[in-house]
Amino acid sequence: MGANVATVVCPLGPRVRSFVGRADSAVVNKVELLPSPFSDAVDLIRLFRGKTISPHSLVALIGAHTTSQQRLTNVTRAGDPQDSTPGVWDVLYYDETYGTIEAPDRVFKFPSDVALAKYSTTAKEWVSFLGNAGQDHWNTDYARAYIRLSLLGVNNINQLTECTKALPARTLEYKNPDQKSMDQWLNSSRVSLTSEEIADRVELGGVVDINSVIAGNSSKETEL
Ligand code: HEM
Ligand SMILES: [Ca+2]
Repeated sequence: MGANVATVVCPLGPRVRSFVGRADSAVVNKVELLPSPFSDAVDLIRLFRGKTISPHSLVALIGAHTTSQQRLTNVTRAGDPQDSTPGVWDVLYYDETYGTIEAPDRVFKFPSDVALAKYSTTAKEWVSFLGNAGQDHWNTDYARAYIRLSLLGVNNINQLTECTKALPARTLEYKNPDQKSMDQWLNSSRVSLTSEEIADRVELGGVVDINSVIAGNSSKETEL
């Protein structure tokens, strides 16, 4: 339910049918069960197929990276987004990952995402999401695939309560009022700043010594 609220409050995000009441597990999953951002397409397809998620659905689900900002895959670039509009549920992620639209330097593409975009079995579906025409198609496919993903391993499906009506309304059109500042940031130095560091910069009047926050980098100061 929480994930589906988060999805629909992203501008352009779909409403996904939401069920509550699953019996949660307190047992942590094995790390090796998680997909790696360095896996190739065949391994990822196999991993998700093993959980009944088709390659087609995997391509739709991975589009959630239209909102994300990685922190741990490359810690020196913590906060760098996977497309130029993090937080916005648009199809720009598909274009920038595929290469039909050039991404600014700060966009951090996971090798696994690029692999899926370019692999024969998944590329066709990937291409069908490109451009504005892809938005509705993607939202529909994502919503359908996410219902399956959210119910994997739930063994009390008949006891769940549907709460979709409690989701907030969708935002069907969106233009980021801060896109100019966002673009400046996206085209700035590859040395990343976390949200906390950006807040520091603002408080310090626009300048921060990035050397003090990211060990091992040059001692230059960066203008906001
Ligand atoms: C091939 C499968 C996938 C791989 C290899 C993958 C990999 C990653 C990685 C490496 C990160 C960044 C973690 C970090 O450095 O902080 C990430 C973030 C994220 N991923 Fe995926 N992912 C996959 C599938 C998915 C799917 C299926 C969804 C949702 C339906 C999803 C949603 C997200 C979200 C929302 C974030 C941001 C999380 C945050 O900001 O805390 N990913 N993913
Ligand atoms: Ca986006």
